[in-house]
Amino acid sequence: MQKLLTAKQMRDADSFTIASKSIFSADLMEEASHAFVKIFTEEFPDRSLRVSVYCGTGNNGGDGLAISRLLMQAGYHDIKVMIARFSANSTDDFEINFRRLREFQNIRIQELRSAVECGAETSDLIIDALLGSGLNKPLSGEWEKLVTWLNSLHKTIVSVDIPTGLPAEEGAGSGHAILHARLAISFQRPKLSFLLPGSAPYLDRFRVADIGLDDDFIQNCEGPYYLLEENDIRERLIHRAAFSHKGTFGHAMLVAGAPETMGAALLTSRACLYAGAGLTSACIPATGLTALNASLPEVMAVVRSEQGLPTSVDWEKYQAIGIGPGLGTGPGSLSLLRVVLKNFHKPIVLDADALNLIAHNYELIQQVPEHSVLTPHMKEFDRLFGDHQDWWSRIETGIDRATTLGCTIVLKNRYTIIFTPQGMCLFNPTGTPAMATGGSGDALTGIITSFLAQGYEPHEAAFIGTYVHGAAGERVRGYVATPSQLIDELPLLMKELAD
Ligand SMILES: NC(=O)C1=CN([C@@H]2O[C@H](COP(=O)(O)OP(=O)(O)OC[C@H]3O[C@@H](n4cnc5c(N)ncnc54)[C@H](OP(=O)(O)O)[C@@H]3O)[C@@H](O)[C@H]2O)[C@H](O)CC1
Ligand SMILES: [K+]
Repeated sequence: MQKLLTAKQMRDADSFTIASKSIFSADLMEEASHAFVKIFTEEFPDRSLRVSVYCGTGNNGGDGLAISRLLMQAGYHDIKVMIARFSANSTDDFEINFRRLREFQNIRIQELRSAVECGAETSDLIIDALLGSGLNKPLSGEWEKLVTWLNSLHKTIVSVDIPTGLPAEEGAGSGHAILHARLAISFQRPKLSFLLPGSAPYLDRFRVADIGLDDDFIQNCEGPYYLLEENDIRERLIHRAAFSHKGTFGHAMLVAGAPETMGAALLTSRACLYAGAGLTSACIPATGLTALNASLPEVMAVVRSEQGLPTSVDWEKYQAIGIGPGLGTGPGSLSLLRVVLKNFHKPIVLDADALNLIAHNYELIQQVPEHSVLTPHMKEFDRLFGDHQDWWSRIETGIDRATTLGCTIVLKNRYTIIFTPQGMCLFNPTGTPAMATGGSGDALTGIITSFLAQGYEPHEAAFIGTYVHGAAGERVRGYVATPSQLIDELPLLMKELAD
């Protein structure tokens, strides 16, 4: 997994690399600019594009100057450089690259003392090298005017490292001017803010350019933030050995559904089965029995009534229980949850209405078995742990609650965030907006419960489950990826990852 760094840690990695490789910082800037141009030429191969490069006078601006020179060398012949001289300060590497750029005969350079000096902007594409990770306050004055004007042009904007005005960590504060980039080409690692919903209005997409910073240094930096990678799943997913049998892969029970919401029980059970549990049982109301038997003949039923579970439940035979999808929050569901928590002492997966019930009866949290996995979406998370103004504070709460409760918390989103009892905070990269449809979460609960039953450590069940859930959704490739389609993709996807 990739360590994700704060802007300050990135600067430290920068200094360490310069010292350990005995190179000049201008060489690192040159490396970064080459890496940017490589991706830029893949994305925008048309050399006749009219490009305007807007530069500040810090190192982000220095990158912009080096990028302008390298683009000229790569054959882009219509380049205009605009330098925002809104401050008397400039960095040494900016000045080095300013001198280098001026040696080019046919490059147009305009220096701006104020935003109104910009004039008409006739370019096809704008490269934003105004401010980068050195941002230390919201934009105001001429910076704000310039960014507001650039946004009003509605042109394709490609940002160097990060859109100007977007903080690198805590996400965007509302009401401040921030450049809206079509693409950001970020150095070495994505910024943490890119992975939070607050960046959505300012960034359509990002790519990461390897600029040669010392990887060991980065991986060993202090801090809880990581990005899951495919390799993390390949390393963990166990190959199914010869002589395996259904008992090898555990028995999972899904406590889900109500007469009107049997779909949730069917989806979560099907996901559990397709993710490889040896045996899957669905604890459902009697009215759902026909639907279960007709659609999922492999899944066994534990029929519950208004009065609760049959007295004969043999709790020991289940390796994992997932509870919540479509359960409802009435008194019957509450007593069902109480019975499960009283009788089952291995880690469980709690989702949807099970979480809502705990939110309203918070003393129950004490009975949740240690190492259990909670899978809230944002609203369920806030119901459980209190309202939050922004995602950064949710991250702080997630880290705190996962460690104090000794549970794994899977906070579902575009980049689902997994908090482990050890204090790690992992972002899952897989998934697509096509999965934004009812039942996706039910599928995830079934998948994680399945991995738990198969014997994976609970936090690893959450890593693998979240990753394959998103990756299966990506494989559907349609405008919408229904949970059923996603579930169908699981066996082949997992085989490819395990082989
Ligand atoms: N390791 C790496 O990732 C590398 C990054 N590179 C590039 O460097 C920038 C970061 O450069 P830096 O010089 O630290 O900062 P900026 O260019 O982003 O900003 C310059 C100065 O602007 C001032 N500032 C900050 N916020 C504001 C604001 N809201 N309004 C006005 N001015 C602002 C601040 O100076 P002060 O004197 O005002 O404090 C900044 O210092 C990174 O993004 C990459 O593009 C390297 O090229 C390669 C290695
Ligand atoms: K920028």
